[in-house]
Amino acid sequence: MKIAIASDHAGFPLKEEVRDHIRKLGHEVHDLGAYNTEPSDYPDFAVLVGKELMAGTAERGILICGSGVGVCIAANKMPGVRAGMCHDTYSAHQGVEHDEMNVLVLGARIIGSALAFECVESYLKAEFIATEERFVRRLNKVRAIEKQYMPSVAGTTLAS
Ligand SMILES: O=C(CO)[C@H](O)[C@H](O)[C@H](O)COP(=O)(O)O
Repeated sequence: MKIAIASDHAGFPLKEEVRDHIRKLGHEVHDLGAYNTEPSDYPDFAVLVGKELMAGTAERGILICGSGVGVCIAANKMPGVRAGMCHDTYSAHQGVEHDEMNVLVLGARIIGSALAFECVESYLKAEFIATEERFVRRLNKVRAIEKQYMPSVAGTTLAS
């Protein structure tokens, strides 16, 4: 799978570990920064991952900041991005299965790398259950909110 990953300075150490881990699992990883712990701004990195999803150059995203909150807020401002902060493995797979989450968000100051790896693996193995009418109905309602309240991007969809 093609995965776009990014972090700010606070997420950088965990991002490096997660990136290497998912490469070892055989995924194609696009590392969009940050590339060091120099202070940086989380929205800049959320946008880079969102753009890859919108262009179809990545199928899934992973974003990491200090708590996870900042990048999650920023990423969810982009059309078609469904980012969720998950620090447990149940949420990490259920968010994909029920809600078609396409960006996993982690807080580097909250969890250690071992749990982060397990959350990432649960997320990457999961698939949206499109045969469940209730999940599709709810997802369509989310899309309708996006169209109604982001009128300037109405009609914009993910390429994939
Ligand atoms: O964790 C965050 C808030 O949810 C932000 O995304 C940043 O990572 C955090 O604010 C960085 O904090 P710092 O004091 O500037 O290192």
